[in-house]
Amino acid sequence: MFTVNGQFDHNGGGDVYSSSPKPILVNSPTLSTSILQHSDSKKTVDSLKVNLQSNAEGSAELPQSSQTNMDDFEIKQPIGYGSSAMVYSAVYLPHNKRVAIKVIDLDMFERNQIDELRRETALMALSKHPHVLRVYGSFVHGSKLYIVTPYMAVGSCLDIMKLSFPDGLDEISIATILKQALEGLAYLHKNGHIHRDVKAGNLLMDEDGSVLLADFGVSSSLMETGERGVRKTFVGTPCWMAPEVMEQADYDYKADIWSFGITAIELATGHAPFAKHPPLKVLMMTLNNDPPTLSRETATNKFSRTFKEMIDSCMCKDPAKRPPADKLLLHPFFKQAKKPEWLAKHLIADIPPIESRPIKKFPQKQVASSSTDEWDFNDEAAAAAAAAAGGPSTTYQQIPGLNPPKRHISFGHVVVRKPSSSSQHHASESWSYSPSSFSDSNAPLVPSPPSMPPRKGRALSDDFLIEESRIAHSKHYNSHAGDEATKQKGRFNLNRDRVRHGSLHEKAPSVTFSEEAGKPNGKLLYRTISHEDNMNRKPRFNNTQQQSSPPPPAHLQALPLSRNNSNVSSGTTALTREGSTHSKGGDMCESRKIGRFELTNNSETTSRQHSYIEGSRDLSPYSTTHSSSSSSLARGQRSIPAVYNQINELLRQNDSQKQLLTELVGLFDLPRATADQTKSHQELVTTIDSLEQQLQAFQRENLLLQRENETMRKQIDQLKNP
Ligand SMILES: Nc1ncnc2c1ncn2[C@@H]1O[C@H](COP(=O)(O)OP(=O)(O)OP(=O)(O)O)[C@@H](O)[C@H]1O
Repeated sequence: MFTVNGQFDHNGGGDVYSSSPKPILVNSPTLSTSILQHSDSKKTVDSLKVNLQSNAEGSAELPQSSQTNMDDFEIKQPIGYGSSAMVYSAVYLPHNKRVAIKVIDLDMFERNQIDELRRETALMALSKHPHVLRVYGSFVHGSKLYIVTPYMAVGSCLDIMKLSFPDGLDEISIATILKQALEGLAYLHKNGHIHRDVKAGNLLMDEDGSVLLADFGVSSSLMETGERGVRKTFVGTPCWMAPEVMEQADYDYKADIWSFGITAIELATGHAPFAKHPPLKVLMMTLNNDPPTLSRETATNKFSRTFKEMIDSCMCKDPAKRPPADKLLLHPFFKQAKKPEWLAKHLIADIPPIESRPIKKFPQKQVASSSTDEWDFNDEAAAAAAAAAGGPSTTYQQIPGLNPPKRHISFGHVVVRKPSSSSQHHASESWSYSPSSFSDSNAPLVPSPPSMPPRKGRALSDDFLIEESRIAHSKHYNSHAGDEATKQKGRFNLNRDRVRHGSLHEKAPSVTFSEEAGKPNGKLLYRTISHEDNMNRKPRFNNTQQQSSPPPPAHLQALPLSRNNSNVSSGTTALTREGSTHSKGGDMCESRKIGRFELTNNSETTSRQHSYIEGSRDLSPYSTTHSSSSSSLARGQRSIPAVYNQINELLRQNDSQKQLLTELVGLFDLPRATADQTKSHQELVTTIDSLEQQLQAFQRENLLLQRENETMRKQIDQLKNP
């Protein structure tokens, strides 16, 4: 049994879980061994103990002797999930206190990412502001990190909109929400931190209407870089991401102001601008288009000019022109903000608390857990089963072997590397933090350690769907650079150029996500994450995997994209008929592998058609100059209706293929490239030209086929009326 010394404190009106100033008591052999094995982390843990000790000594809030362990928690149902975590409602039994526990599977992280998580959690624990979600405490067992936070009964502002206001909120509510969030943001900025993931999904609301800025998952200490105030790492969620972050230029806390403006639009309309577009397009639109703005009249709401102006001030592409958070708070827009209770009364009065909402569905795509942890939290099914049975809430001890999903792999979700064995060791370390000893909102946060590990990256990827099964089956997919599974996993290097070129011109997975191979200009970018909307959004085209191509769009799946049954392929034709005797194929093969649009055959159809061709070639006395499988339909082998059917089928295929090509060409209708994208743009144009040529070639062939069909029809007529 794993035990962490820690205390909950009720002084000062709030429950505070903190780790003990005493050495952390670890009864798990794995954990203690791992700490001993890794002197670095031992050092970190020790230094944390020292910090905690000094905090504890300086704080009259902390009781000195109670011991807390996981038995003290009753885990209730899942209340949310993010890109890298499941969030559960729980009760801290000794004080019958409702809490939220975020469970993060450390197996998903590399060692340096775990260090980073450690710092982020420490930061969260140290943050003390009425509008910043604090962390009561955290601890690790096995490969899971448990972060205990206050329970926010209403959930996120995104939840609120999804439940009751899909088209957005009214202006007073927005002002009231945003003012609180901005106060939290100003506090973070003042203390040298960029949040980097400001969005409605990270604004949590309590039943009294108070709004807290949550999820420091990507927040970072400006001090970590050594150049205070400037960062270069590429993180954020695409729709909310500032252009300078996308460009991987130096950026500072003003990036949060951009995201804040996007969040304002999100609250006003129910979704972020460009939310319906795939990430790559979002990036291009954000970089190339005018900044998004607020439409003052929506289907459900009218907004003031002041509101629009406030948003526009945040949405300057030049970060220097955006106001800092404390100045923004003075904007007249916020004058209309009410007290939090107003929200409780007018906005959320009819919204059921999280616990009485239907249990949130996990995303469809999950990675099977291979964990052999001896205990774990329940998963949704277990929670649902318990709820259905009307029994008491399950505790982790009651559901051994059931793990929360490792991660949700689809667009917008975490894509991280499988940790090496060493990182797994470290994942088992025990570490915990106490809340800060500072009690006022101006107290400085403790600077993070100087090293700057890769950040928890937020999406810069294309509309790639990563098939989790590949990852699940690729336990060691990250161990070798050339490993097939690694390729299949399609790790994303979030370098913008690589995304651009890779997605369009590389045969290999268009974007890699490898630490070693994927350092764009020395910057390391790890994962793709997006907001919940994206969870449900299927990309139009999946990422081309090297080893296994994604299926074509559903409506085309039944269609062989290679017309094996044709011998009439034009020389440069794109959709090479593999059975074609005249097809050059070379160009075509190239074209086929361009980008994500791998025009592959349905193998079943192919083989069927092949055998049909083989069988018919010798027999057909009806071959025309441009003989095709249709023309080589063996007389006598097929009834006349069958011949007609075949002809119709061919014509249908022609139309569908034409449509596909038109779609493909349309897909490349991307925004105009800027100067620095000229090369890519030219390549894009070349690709489009090539596709257009292919389309023309195909149309020519279609014409030939039609003529051929006509000839056949005449032949059939002659047969019928000899
Ligand atoms: N303290 C809390 N109290 C109540 N609900 C919470 C709490 N923390 C999180 N949630 C719920 O769980 C959801 C997931 O939270 P989490 O912070 O893991 O992910 P996220 O911020 O939405 O996603 P991501 O990590 O991808 O940005 C939230 O949207 C919210 O609905």
